[in-house]
Amino acid sequence: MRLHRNLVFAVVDCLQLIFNKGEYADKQLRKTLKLDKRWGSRDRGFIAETVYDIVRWQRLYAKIGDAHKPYKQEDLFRMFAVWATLKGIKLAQWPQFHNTPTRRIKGRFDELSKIRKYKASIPDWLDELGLTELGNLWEEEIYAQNETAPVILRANQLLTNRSELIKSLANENIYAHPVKGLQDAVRLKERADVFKTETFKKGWFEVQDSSSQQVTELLSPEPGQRIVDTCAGAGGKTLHIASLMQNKGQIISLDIYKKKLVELKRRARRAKAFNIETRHIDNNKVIKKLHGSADAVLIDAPCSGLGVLRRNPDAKWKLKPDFITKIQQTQQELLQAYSKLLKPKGTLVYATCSILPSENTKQVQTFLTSEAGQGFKLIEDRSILTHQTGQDGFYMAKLKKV
Ligand SMILES: C[S@@+](CC[C@H](N)C(=O)[O-])C[C@H]1O[C@@H](n2cnc3c(N)ncnc32)[C@H](O)[C@@H]1O
Repeated sequence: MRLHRNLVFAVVDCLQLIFNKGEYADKQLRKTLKLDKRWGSRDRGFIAETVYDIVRWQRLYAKIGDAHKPYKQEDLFRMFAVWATLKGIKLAQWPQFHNTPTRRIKGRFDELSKIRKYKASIPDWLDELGLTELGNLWEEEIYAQNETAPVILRANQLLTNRSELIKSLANENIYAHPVKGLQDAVRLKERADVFKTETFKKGWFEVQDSSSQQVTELLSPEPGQRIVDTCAGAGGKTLHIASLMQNKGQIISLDIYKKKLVELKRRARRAKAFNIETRHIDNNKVIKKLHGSADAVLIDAPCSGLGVLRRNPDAKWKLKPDFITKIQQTQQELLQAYSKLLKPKGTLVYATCSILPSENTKQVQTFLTSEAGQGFKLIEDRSILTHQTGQDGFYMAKLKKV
């Protein structure tokens, strides 16, 4: 592989903004990729993969390349040189790469790979927390969180079915196969920019990991029901619920951020999902009005996101221990408050994309032993770990109001 100067500079500039200015990796990358219209899909792929790799392995590469924050341009070039050397890519004869100690890089890599926090490239506090919470499952799990995630789509039953979707994508030279154990999931054979396809424009699918699809299947929405998606965000799960309800019945999608609900509405129009009403939680009355009214309630709670580091590697550097403590309080408050929305015999699903028991099983246990949880029974729960399943790390619990 030959390194192209403008692509490598684009990577370094993008990393500078992510590491030093705290920009979100996905947002910054989207901006970077718009900088030069002449870049083809290979060029864009190179920039995206390299930026994500260096974000993912920041601690390890910085240690090997002796780079210190805030990174100067030469630090970032050294980190890039570490990345290229470990990938077996020949460095170009540019001044930025003069005297790169290729052998030493490989030696340092071997040495540091014996220490988990470097090998996994994570902050010390996260390594300690993971070990406390997950014990001997932690090591394999955090390594699995550094792998690249597959692209999984969900066929929109309102407009198509899984086999039609696979055919339609194949007509656009994108190859996919069904995911076992799920009704609508398909896995791409290779990463592709699916958002540019006609199949996407027609509303035939959403990008959604298998674990996330499992959450809605566990909720088992039925046509004609009244379902409240309490933490709907931009609607990943709302749209899946709508697809399973065949546009019959009512979905009320709530969030504390109006902007996310606007995006949800836009996506619902493309998916031809017509039974969704969004409500912005801007005061207590919004929730009170819904007390005792739902057949099923989904709490897809805000969480640490430690189950989806494969997709958001920069969360390793943005997360802070006190955020996790705060979010745990919020999770319990949401269980206490939103469980009140159910009718008798209603179904409650609590889910997170975290792998920490303190955000998952422990929250449900605390709820069940609290006053608000007295009328509830745990029917089933699943803790999904990436190293065991290849799926995003998730937790989901189904409870019944008895
Ligand atoms: C895990 S995300 C939801 C993802 C979404 N359900 C999906 O499938 O795409 C959690 C959401 O909870 C929202 N949230 C945070 N605090 C909340 C609260 N007190 N009540 C309702 N939603 C809240 C956040 O804005 C965020 O959109």
